[in-house]
Amino acid sequence: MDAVSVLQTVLAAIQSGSVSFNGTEVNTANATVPSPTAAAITPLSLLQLPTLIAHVLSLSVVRDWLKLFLIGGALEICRRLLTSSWSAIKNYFWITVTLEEGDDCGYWLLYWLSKHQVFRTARTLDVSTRTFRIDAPVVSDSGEDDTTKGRNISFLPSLDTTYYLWYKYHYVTVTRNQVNDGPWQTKQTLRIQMLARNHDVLRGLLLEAKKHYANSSENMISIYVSTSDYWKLMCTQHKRPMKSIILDPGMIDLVLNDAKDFLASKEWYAERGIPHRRGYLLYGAPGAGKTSLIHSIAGELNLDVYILSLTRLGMDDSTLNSVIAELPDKCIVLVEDIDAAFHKGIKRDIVDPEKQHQEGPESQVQTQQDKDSSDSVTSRITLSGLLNALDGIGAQEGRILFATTNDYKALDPALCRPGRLDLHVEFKLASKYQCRELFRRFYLPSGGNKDEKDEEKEQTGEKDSGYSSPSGSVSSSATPATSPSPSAPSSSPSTSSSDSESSATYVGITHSSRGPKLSPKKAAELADRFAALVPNRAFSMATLQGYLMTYKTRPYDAVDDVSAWVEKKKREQKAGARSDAPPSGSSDGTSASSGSSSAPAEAGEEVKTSGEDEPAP
Ligand SMILES: Nc1ncnc2c1ncn2[C@@H]1O[C@H](COP(=O)(O)OP(=O)(O)OP(=O)(O)O)[C@@H](O)[C@H]1O
Repeated sequence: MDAVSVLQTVLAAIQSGSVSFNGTEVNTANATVPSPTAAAITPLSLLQLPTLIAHVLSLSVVRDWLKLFLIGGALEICRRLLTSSWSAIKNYFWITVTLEEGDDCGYWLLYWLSKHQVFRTARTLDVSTRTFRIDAPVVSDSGEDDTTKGRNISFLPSLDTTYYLWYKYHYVTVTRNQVNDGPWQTKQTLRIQMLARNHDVLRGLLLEAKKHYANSSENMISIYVSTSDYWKLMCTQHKRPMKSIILDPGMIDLVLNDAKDFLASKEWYAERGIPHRRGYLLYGAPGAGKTSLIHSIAGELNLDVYILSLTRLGMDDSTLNSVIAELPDKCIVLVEDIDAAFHKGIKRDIVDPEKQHQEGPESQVQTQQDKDSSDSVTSRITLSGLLNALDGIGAQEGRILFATTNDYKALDPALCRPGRLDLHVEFKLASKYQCRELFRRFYLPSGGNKDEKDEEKEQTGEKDSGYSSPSGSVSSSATPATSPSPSAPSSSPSTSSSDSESSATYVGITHSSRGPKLSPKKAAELADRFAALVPNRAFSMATLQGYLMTYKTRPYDAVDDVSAWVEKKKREQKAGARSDAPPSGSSDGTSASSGSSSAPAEAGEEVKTSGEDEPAP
């Protein structure tokens, strides 16, 4: 019996009210209206079911479909088995890692890859001028020396392309992908697969990439800034040489040695159960070198700087805690103007610090009140939130905190206590020693080598005009005939001694080649004269540096004109214009916050420069 005849039999039986299968009759006359009870399977229909199935199976078309179904199923099972065993084999023999490009490790690897041989012959590439946050020459594909200034070109793996390379006899594939990271964001990832059984080779690859990167960024430090929930790399900067910072003798060594000692004594802290953290408070006159010193110390200790902005929009106690917890193990955390968090608004962004310094405490109070009434930006960080973040349970160990302020008195004693800010260092206006050293280092040629011609000149007592030929030697012929006197060259864009006072035009961009090569002896001699003419603790180092910048190539003029400049500054001071002069009542020129009486109670160890006395060089 075929399918059509079965169907016809069934239809006919339904019409007549009974169905007959193999001689057994089934009555369906009363089953026209299905109801829940009628639809229930009767014992009779159960008896008939095997027969029905046997009938259906006896149909050839059903058998053919069934065969197809079984064969398809078997094939699918085989496919799945093969796929899973292939991935099991791959898992067994291959190591796969995925890195985010924004992550430090991703940067190292991308930098390493950008220098790899495979990218010199690859057919599909991304060309980029990325600096990888470092100033090193990246890939020079052509093999030619590119002496042109500007950005280097680097070749990077293209997106969604897989590259094959060998690393220490291990087969490696590299794929750069772009994946969705939130509704409107994408992020780039780097997937590395390596044919290796254990992780040693992979670790070796990552360490090699890190070493490459570290070697190239040897002279750089990375600066991170806090956003409301993570640390964002702001820039990388060249390390500032420690010798470029001029402070009174012993000050640099004190802070630097203390920080070195701290980093080396992790176990000592652990044994005594003391949290491995150290805080420094640098306070005092603006432009005295607080930030510069921190920059140099970071370079010296090879630590990155994390700038914590307490007044940033969106920063509150909980976000402060979370960004502090995100800090790496060893780093420098810098909180500039820590007092600003406790004022309403950001005072120093609006008020000129030098003017404020000169105008005295009363005007500072007044200005602050003005600001308070007008500013709408407020810090949402509470004192207890800050204290907890600095030394609470979630505070990172191994970090060095540097806080700076110009307003020592504004700080809460709880913030200044040892354990939070352990060492307090006062920065004053420039001493005679600093003036002398600033001048000497400013004009000493790089390397400090004595030039023969200069030596000759020194002996003949010839006054250096401040101009030299492009080769660097001083030559009066290099000064055009229009120059009326050796000290007043007119061929340069520089101003004469008299107008240099009124104009702050910076002199020339090629000053290093045009500047005189003073011998160390001559430089020291001029520096002594300069220091003798500048009053002790009257100007900040930044102001003095600004003055010397207007005499970049004219050290002699700088000495000759300094008295007039000092007089002018004093007159300005009297007239109430901006100057570095200390507030009235402070005879030695120390900052308003100096003096132990004004220091917050229970302050940490305090270090001060000696008041009026000029320190011995
Ligand atoms: N002691 C110093 N030695 C060398 N350079 C200095 C010194 N002090 C200041 N300068 C120069 O002055 C400029 C400003 O210095 P810096 O920013 O370090 O001062 P600061 O004390 O942090 O000022 P502020 O309190 O206003 O932030 C820098 O260019 C720096 O080179």
